[in-house]
Amino acid sequence: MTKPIVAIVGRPNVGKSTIFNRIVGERVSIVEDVPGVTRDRIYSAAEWLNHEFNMIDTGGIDIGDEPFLEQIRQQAEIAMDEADVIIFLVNGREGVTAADEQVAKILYRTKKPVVLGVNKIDNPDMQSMIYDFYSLGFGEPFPISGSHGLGLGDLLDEVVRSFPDPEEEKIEDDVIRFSLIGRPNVGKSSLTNVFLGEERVIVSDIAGTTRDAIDSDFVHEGQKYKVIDTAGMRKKGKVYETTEKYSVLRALRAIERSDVVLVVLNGEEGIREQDKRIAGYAHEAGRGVIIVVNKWDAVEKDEKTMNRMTEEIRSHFQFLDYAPIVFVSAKTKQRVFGILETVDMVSENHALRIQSSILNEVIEDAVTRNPAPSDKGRKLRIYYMTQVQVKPPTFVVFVNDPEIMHFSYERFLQNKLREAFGFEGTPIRLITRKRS
Ligand SMILES: Nc1nc2c(ncn2[C@@H]2O[C@H](COP(=O)(O)OP(=O)(O)OP(=O)(O)O)[C@@H](O)[C@H]2O)c(=O)[nH]1
Ligand SMILES: Nc1nc2c(ncn2[C@@H]2O[C@H](COP(=O)(O)OP(=O)(O)OP(=O)(O)O)[C@@H](O)[C@H]2O)c(=O)[nH]1
Repeated sequence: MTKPIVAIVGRPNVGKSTIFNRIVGERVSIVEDVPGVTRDRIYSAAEWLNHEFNMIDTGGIDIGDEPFLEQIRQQAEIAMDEADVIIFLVNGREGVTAADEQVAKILYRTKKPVVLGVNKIDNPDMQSMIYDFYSLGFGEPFPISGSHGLGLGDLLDEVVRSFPDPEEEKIEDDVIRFSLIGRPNVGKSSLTNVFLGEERVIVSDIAGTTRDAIDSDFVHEGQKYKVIDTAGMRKKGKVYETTEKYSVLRALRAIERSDVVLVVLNGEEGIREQDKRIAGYAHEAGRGVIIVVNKWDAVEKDEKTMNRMTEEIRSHFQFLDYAPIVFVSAKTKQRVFGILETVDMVSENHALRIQSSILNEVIEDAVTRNPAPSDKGRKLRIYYMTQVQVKPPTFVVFVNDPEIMHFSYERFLQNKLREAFGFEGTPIRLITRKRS
């Protein structure tokens, strides 16, 4: 399930960064085992009353040397495009300013919920200063103080109440959802067009639902697919859409909503640093991953070229050792529909559930043949393993002492799982717990 996204909008100096840090910093618990290194600064995980959400730092998206009002306008646009709930922040000490009214005017166009936060209300005596802000037209203003951490609870209650109903984005079980990500010009749109057919048989523009995404549905050999956030179909032309950060943000959102991600490389140009970063997002998000080498028609080849390219990919993308690699050409359509067979296979593995009894037979056997090495005289005992989740398959292994579970032994167990059950194309996760 995808987490709701919250953005803060407001003119400079009202305290957006302060509030952002408060909200992100006040999360009660950190979700386990989700490496989020590459996500920081764009998405920051937050939590309030058991509701997990992501905060986008629109201020972190560089929109160039635009004049000040233009900057605010674009940040508001990004928020309206990307967020599910917008916090409109104003400065309670200065009253309603012309710039606040400008921001409000932009926000009137959105159908998304806007929660009005009046910041810098540092003590209860100042409460009466919030009434002016009713005139902005966003209902009840919430008095808060970023520097003192006051009033944030009430504001966040309102934010959480405004989250879209998860039922709204219906996930149909029989549809495989995938996205294509990659550097500009690698051929994402061209591949999508091959899938959809020149006529774009069925195009569903689900704008109007709260998520504003553009997805396309198609059927191939009886299987239903949804291409998420179809590349090349978005109206382009806004300044921020050409920025690197924004394209990462878009890719992250597409990944979030996919079961399987196609990481598209340009066979003609080979592997670039940016390719690795992009692939890293898909891996970290725990989605099924397929590496698609496009433009294979344009590559001068002999019988070894494919092997060489495969080796190169394996050495550059070691974290994706589970991902199948396919060589295609959107131009000649060679093997493009073969991608879908691989998508089917990966999607099945991504959702694979292994019975505990079978799982434990495999683990017992592995542990008998290759017992865990002792660590400082302590011996690791593996008691039991159980699968706690799919998409991606996630296993908990119960041991006597998690501290002496070594990385390499974890890796060994993972490899045994892969040997026994396949899991081609999907990451798997292993969590070590003390048996109580
Ligand atoms: N008195 C008071 N000052 C605050 C409060 N919250 C933020 N400030 C101060 O207001 C100033 C601006 O805060 P920021 O969080 O940087 O504001 P911003 O909206 O992110 O500013 P830009 O990055 O310029 O858009 C800083 O000096 C903060 O210390 C508050 O609740 N009360
Ligand atoms: N030779 C060859 N050219 C291709 C192939 N696929 C795409 N191209 C060309 O590569 C260019 C970029 O293709 P797009 O499909 O627009 O690439 P994209 O990844 O969607 O690009 P962005 O929308 O900028 O992210 C176009 O000129 C295509 O005609 C291919 O398989 N072989």
